[in-house]
Amino acid sequence: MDANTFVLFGATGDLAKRKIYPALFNLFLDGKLPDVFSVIGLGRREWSDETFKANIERSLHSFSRRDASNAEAVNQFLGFFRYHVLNVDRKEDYQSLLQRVEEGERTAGIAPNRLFYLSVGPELFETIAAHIQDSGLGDTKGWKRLVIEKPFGRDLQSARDFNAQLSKAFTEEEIFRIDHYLGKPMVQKLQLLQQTNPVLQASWNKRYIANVQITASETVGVEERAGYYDHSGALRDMFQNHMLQLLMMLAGHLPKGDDSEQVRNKKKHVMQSLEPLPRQDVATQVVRGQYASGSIQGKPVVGYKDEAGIPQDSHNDTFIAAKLQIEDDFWRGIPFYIRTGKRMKEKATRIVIEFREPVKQIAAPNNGGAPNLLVFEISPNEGIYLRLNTEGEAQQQDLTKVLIGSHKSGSDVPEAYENLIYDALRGDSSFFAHWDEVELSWKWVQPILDAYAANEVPLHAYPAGSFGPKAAHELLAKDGFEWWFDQESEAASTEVQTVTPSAKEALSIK
Ligand SMILES: NC(=O)C1=CN([C@@H]2O[C@H](COP(=O)(O)OP(=O)(O)OC[C@H]3O[C@@H](n4cnc5c(N)ncnc54)[C@H](OP(=O)(O)O)[C@@H]3O)[C@@H](O)[C@H]2O)C=CC1
Ligand SMILES: O=C1O[C@H](COP(=O)(O)O)[C@@H](O)[C@H](O)[C@H]1O
Repeated sequence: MDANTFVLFGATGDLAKRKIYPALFNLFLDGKLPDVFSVIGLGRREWSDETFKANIERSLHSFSRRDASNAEAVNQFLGFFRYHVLNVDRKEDYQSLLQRVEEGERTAGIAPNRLFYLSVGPELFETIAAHIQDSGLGDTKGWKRLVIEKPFGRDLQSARDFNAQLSKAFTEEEIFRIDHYLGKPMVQKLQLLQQTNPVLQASWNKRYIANVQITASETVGVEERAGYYDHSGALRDMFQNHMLQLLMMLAGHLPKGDDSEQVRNKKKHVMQSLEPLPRQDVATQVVRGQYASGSIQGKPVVGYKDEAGIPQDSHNDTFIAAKLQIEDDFWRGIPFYIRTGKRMKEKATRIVIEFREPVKQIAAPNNGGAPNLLVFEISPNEGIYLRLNTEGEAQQQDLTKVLIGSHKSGSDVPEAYENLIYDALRGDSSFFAHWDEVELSWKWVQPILDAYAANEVPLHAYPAGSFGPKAAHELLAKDGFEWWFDQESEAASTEVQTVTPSAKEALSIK
């Protein structure tokens, strides 16, 4: 990996503390940082290098998935960091930053490769990108890269404007747009699993697949983010980016190997093949919801409108379910159902592939049986399961869930940010959102934004702690389907029938 300087805007902020320092620390423990490396943290706060390092150390103790009690390792890690006061609007601050970066490159013998990570609000991105350019920071003999966090715009037009501004200072190849769902290990493995396992390949076609369900449910509510969330909602916050990226990763027939250009083309193909959703159809294909009061894991919680900072008349969406169709030869006729929401019954991101009726009849010809399912548990736990008919009269609860890969609980799974920062340091953009994907996603979503804004779509209340509004269940019921796992308790859904070690090895997917 190339030696480089990691220039972190927003080094005093929440994301840096909760995600970026712990991710860098875990990469360090895994020997995945460059041997010659330096991090310059930036913020307006008048911190010294020592205060900065003390804050980083605290963040490791609070948020690192691996133990940070080895003082020697922690001190060695902290040796990479320095702090520089910078206000993004002050041109002269970039000049002093440039001097500091160049001085570090000279004294530590670091090649002039510079990664600029913008962990600040998106309203600052354009200013920063322009100053990186005009200060000479971006004028380097080595490489330069820009890592940015979502949101990438708030509708199609603003996303285009925003991208046009960034493109003045950085080429598309230099821009790494983080969508942290793309950093989740199971998401990164989705295609490899399918390509390397004949069992999956054999059934992975429209002869056998009846429908695909993608769910990201959260138990948390709006938390302290009312100001942001009430202007975003589930559609902008989760659906336009994370959920559509999951769809692209699942449906995209990605190539073997890590040719990022090809990966992006395949994902783009999915978005280009999505049947457009005309505004007049939004009300029948999309369910909009907002949580009311209820209880989460036995504790009463208030409804969305009673959350701190949310106006009583808010029409904001905290839940969305939608039906999508991919119009290509492979997926034509197979509906995709996608839903995401806050204050739902369980925290789980999973993809369920439901197999067709004929399999059901073969399995239990006399009583109907129940369809086989292939389940990808993405987070917080990770695993792949097959649901098979093992009882005569199979109902949802009678299906046996067979673990076919390894099951990992949250703390064993590398954080998405570890994978993504590692890839950005290596210059591999396979698991970052390309502009084409972002633009096509906004294009598909725009009629929904318009229909919501004109209040053409009912806003269904759902009790906190439920699986969302009834209308989301009717969306599938009209096609003769149902959302899988909604009837099960959390405990039941994690209860697995693990196959014997030898059989497990035979089925094991690495
Ligand atoms: N927190 C999270 O979990 C997630 C955050 N994000 C995104 O990450 C980005 C950062 O979010 P988060 O860390 O939560 O935000 P915070 O508000 O916690 O931090 C903002 C950071 O920006 C710095 N900053 C603000 N204004 C200026 C300025 N004028 N000049 C220099 N620095 C400035 C602050 O430093 P100082 O106060 O010292 O000036 C601080 O370090 C946002 O784009 C957010 O949408 C995305 C996903 C999750
Ligand atoms: O980007 C976001 O994601 C989180 C959910 O992420 P997960 O990894 O915990 O599934 C969500 O809570 C947040 O609102 C959104 O901005």
